Amino acid sequence: MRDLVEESGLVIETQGLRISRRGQSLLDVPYLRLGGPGPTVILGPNGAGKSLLLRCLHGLIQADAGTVRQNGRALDAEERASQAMVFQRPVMLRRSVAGNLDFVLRRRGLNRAQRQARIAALLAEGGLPSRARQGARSLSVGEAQRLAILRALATEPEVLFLDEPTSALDPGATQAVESLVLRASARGVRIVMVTHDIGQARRLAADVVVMMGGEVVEHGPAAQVLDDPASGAVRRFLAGELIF
Ligand SMILES: Nc1ncnc2c1ncn2[C@@H]1O[C@H](COP(=O)(O)OP(=O)(O)OP(=O)(O)O)[C@@H](O)[C@H]1O
Repeated sequence: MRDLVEESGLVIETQGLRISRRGQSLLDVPYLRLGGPGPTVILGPNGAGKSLLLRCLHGLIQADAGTVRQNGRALDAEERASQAMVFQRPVMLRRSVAGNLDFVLRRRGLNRAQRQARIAALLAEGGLPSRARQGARSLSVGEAQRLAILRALATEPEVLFLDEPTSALDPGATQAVESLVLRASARGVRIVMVTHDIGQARRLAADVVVMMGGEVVEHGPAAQVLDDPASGAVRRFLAGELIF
């Protein structure tokens, strides 16, 4: 079991996060600290607030109240530049596969030779070398998701947020994405991933955050949360009961 005590360095901490709309609470997380070395998986049923929390952690949306800090610093432009995010349905630029990666690398100021070397390495990493010249929008959904992750990794992020990246994928394509994510994690990229796939949480997570009704109902080492949850509602969710 990977343990939360084994800190890797990067810590994301939130305090008093709250979002409500039309009098309804959508997110209410008094405190959360993500600091372990391996992937954090945020699990929960539809509408639990997983995406809202992820977007707050990435600074894409501003909560009505509360703070997000990374290594003790507020999420300013510099901290945000150390983060990348991959969405459930990534949008590809109307360019080739290599062109999508080149776009990111050019913005990072790499020269032509550096970009070519990095593109080749990234395509090899994602199992896409044969697709380099293909239009990115003609990729299969599984290939497109791998490219989206490679494009995020091209920014050399310290933190990679993934919002249900495999929800539209079959088992083979899911496995390809999961191994890409695990390799990035092993190289030190801090992974925070939303899923409602409990099997995926078992395969990937070092620690698991379970959300329901906009609240974090449980957070701890994966084995503890998945095999011996403290909350009855989490136990029922993990047992496959329909939770509303
Ligand atoms: N901009 C918004 N305005 C009003 N309600 C919103 C807004 N964004 C999200 N919500 C609501 O907040 C709740 C949480 O949404 P969120 O997308 O975070 O859930 P989720 O756990 O990621 O669910 P799913 O697994 O279905 O993606 C939902 O009820 C959603 O309708």
